[in-house]
Amino acid sequence: MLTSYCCFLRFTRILLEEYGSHLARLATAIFGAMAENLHLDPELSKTYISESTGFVRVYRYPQCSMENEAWGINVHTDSSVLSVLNQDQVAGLQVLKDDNWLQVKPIPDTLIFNLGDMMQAISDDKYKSVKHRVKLNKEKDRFSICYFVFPAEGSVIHSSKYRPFTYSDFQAQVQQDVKTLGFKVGLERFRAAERELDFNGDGACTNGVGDHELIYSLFRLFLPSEMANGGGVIFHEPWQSYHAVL
Ligand SMILES: O=C(O)CCC(=O)C(=O)O
Ligand SMILES: [Fe+2]
Repeated sequence: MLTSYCCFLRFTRILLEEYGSHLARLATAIFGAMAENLHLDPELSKTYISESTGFVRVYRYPQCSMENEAWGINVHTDSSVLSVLNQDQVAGLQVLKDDNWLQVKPIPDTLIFNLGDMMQAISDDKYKSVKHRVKLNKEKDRFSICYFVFPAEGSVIHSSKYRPFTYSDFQAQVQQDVKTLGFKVGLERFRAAERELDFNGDGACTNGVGDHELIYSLFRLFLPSEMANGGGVIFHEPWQSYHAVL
């Protein structure tokens, strides 16, 4: 029993690693085109996306009869540069555009690229980090596989709209806000113009909690040595979570 579980984990890991390496290539190519379009300094823009930071998550959103009251993931923005979503044919993903929530209709064999907070900063707000959420389906479970990629470790983001910061600064601030305020404030914390900010009002990003099950989380795809030190594969099942290092 344990052996077949371990085989399954190993096999899943190999598949997801390969999947992640293809997505890394795609995301880098798309980012390269966007950076060129934005006339970013090529040397600097190379540090704004790093395949070594990429990770893959697999979600299961349980079917829920109270469709209108239940959210798989509440409204949030991703902290990434780019997020690439691969969703099954069960609808649920919604994005906010001009104050309207739009359904992202599943199209077979299609990937969805979401722009994250880092992309917004890098582009001087020309591109917006998309607000999105996931609605639970009345009849079916929904599965998605998501790839997220970030700037290189220590790379300083220079933007006319924000003060210089690294992704680690951003992440630390998000963690602190979630702990103290209960939600992610996000990029507003790094706005260039110093002003008194009150984050207890409306419009803040949430930290994306909701009723979803993170069934597989493969961290830092390309750093096997870190996996051995506590990275690896985390399986979450209802009320339990397993942590297996392969
Ligand atoms: O499952 C999805 O389609 C979206 C997941 C998502 O928004 C996230 O993990 O940040
Ligand atoms: Fe997201």
